[in-house]
Amino acid sequence: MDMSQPPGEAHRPDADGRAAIEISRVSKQFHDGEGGVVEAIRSTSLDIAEGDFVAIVGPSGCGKSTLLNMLGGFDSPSSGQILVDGKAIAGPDIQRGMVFQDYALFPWLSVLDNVTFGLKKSHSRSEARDEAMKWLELVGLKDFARKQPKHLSGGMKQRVAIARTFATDPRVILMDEPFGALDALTRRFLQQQLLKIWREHRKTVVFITHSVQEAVYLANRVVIMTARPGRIKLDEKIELAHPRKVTDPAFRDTEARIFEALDEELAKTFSLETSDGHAD
Ligand SMILES: Nc1ncnc2c1ncn2[C@@H]1O[C@H](COP(=O)(O)OP(=O)(O)OP(=O)(O)O)[C@@H](O)[C@H]1O
Repeated sequence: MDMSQPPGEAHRPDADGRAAIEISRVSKQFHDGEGGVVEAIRSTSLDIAEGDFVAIVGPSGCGKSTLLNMLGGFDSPSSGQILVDGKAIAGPDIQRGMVFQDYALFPWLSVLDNVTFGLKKSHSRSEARDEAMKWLELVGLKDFARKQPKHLSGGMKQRVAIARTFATDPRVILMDEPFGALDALTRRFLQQQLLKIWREHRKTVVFITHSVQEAVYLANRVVIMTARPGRIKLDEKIELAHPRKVTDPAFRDTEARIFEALDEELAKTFSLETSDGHAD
């Protein structure tokens, strides 16, 4: 557990040189459409090292997706800054691949064409096809290359989305509840595949989840956010060896520590929601 920094302050990884992603005092407000302002994130700082697998957990509405969207370049901070390799994010970039909960595949394209889509500029046609097939094989969908997404189950679509993102070889993978809509068995299978890919390719991964167990199973750092406005409540290094076992006492201890921090924030979220019907 990193207790050396107060919550909300930058976690400085003992990396040589600067972090791959530096989030510095980022705040984000939205207009609520009724003349008011929603403060989604308040002065949040976090450094993420190259090759880190960071899971972000926090109560509903605490600003996790907002933070991820800013990392993806789909939105920008109201104040503060986010640097990737020392440069401010100017917009979406192929170097930062996103995987969403709802797959976001192109329904009119075949599975293969979905995966080759992002490779067209950088690869010849046959290279793109070979690269896409390699990733489809890795996620167990080689035989479905010619199908359209509508012929696939939810878990298969998500495997296509993962193949599509990894095929473009981004340095950073941003995943927003990617397995949230899947059944437990498919989820377990995809967690194992993702870990295998991460360990072989050492991408930097930022992964949002509502599941503490999933966070501890996958990540080497679990970041807990406070109730809205989101800040960093806890930044816990997970040093359990892989393959991790959810029944292992050390796994359970880690989970319990994270739940303790999270429970306080859940209590705040739900008491605010029940007192006046809104999260304040
Ligand atoms: N585009 C927007 N316009 C107005 N308010 C927004 C917008 N995007 C997010 N918000 C508000 O910002 C807050 C944080 O939302 P966000 O989606 O980031 O939370 P979250 O932690 O990802 O939630 P969940 O876990 O439920 O998905 C919420 O109160 C939400 O209503």
